[in-house]
Amino acid sequence: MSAGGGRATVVVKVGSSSVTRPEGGPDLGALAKLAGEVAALRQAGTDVVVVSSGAVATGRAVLGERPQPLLDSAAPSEGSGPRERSRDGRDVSLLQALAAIGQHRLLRAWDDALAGHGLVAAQVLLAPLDFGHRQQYLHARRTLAALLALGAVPVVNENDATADDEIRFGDNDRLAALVAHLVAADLLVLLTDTPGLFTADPRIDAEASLIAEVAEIDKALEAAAGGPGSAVGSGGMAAKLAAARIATWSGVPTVIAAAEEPGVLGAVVAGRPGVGTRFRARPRRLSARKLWIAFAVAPAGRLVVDEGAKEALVQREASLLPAGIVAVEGYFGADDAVEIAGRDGQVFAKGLSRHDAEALRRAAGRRSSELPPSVGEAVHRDDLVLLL
Ligand SMILES: Nc1ncnc2c1ncn2[C@@H]1O[C@H](COP(=O)(O)OP(=O)(O)O)[C@@H](O)[C@H]1O
Ligand SMILES: N[C@@H](CCC(=O)OP(=O)(O)O)C(=O)O
Repeated sequence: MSAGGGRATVVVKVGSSSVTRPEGGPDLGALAKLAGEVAALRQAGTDVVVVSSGAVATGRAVLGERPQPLLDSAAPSEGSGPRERSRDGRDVSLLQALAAIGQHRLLRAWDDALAGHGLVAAQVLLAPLDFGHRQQYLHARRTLAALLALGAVPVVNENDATADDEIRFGDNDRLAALVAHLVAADLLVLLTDTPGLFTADPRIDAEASLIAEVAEIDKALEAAAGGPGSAVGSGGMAAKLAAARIATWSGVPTVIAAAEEPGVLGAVVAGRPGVGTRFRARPRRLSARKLWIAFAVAPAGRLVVDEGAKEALVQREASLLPAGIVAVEGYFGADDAVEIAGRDGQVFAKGLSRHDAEALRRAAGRRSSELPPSVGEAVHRDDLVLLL
């Protein structure tokens, strides 16, 4: 499978619902099965990086009774005490504490399962920022390469305990896609509790059928995957689709398949038809920097542009000049990420703004000849990614 003739690399992500039992704690049977399949792949010349969820679910099981939220009704003092609730109303500090209680137990379960096949697990905890800072990115890449060279199996999770953002279920799908780019994987496999992507949520719609192959992720597909996920996981299919988009834009084909199916990893790597949903990779691989701009960094504002500017960006891959901007939305600083939309409101690109929002509001709609030379581009083409 490897393009270079050496060992191929596969990133395998397993969701909370597939590695923990409904009544709580790691599912040792499921881990033993997966460890056996990882060992078989390694034997056949394929390196495997595992991305495993399940820290929160494991921590919850350790504490037994449903833990009480740590928040009191008083607003926490800044910088100390429990943090605020997440947007969906969950107690972030509690989730972070549960992850810290569960993560090392989850890893021990993985290590035991892999040891049954003579393999050694290595814990790698990453934060989204690791993908934003070039040096951090290179460090992470070097460490993963060293682990694979040593024959260890990296088991990656998000660094939930100290992540500076809230824990979001489904984020490990995105993390796995970024890891697939990081290690230049040949394949990303997202293992979950359904056989793949269906035309509708199979738990709700009995008529739903499995989609075998996806050439391009479009709006209709996103609508089909819009439902919520399982009780313990919860990013749902939408998160997996978002991850598949990141990976395929990185040049990495992606498969969504059932974790519990016997021999699933071998079958997916061999490309056996009928197993899971396969997403074709895009021919043009985005650079790490453009991937980060497109998918890892949150937009701080939006630039609405006219038809001429849109055409210049899309057809000629030009930089965005202030003259083509018709509206500047939000408050952002220079170098912050901004979405770029047409007059119809459709976002078609994302980039890093050269100037802050105020400066762009002053410059919007004015020709370069009317502006001081220091203004230059609003978004330089090197900092701009088309999302079409
Ligand atoms: N179109 C769809 N096809 C398949 N599953 C879907 C679809 N829409 C929603 N789902 C739901 O997504 C769930 C998997 O997501 P999630 O629970 O987040 O998994 P994990 O914990 O493995 O990351 C499935 O159990 C399924 O009910
Ligand atoms: N990092 C968290 C889980 C995050 C996550 O994406 O969960 P899932 O949707 O089950 O893959 C944990 O280990 O509990």
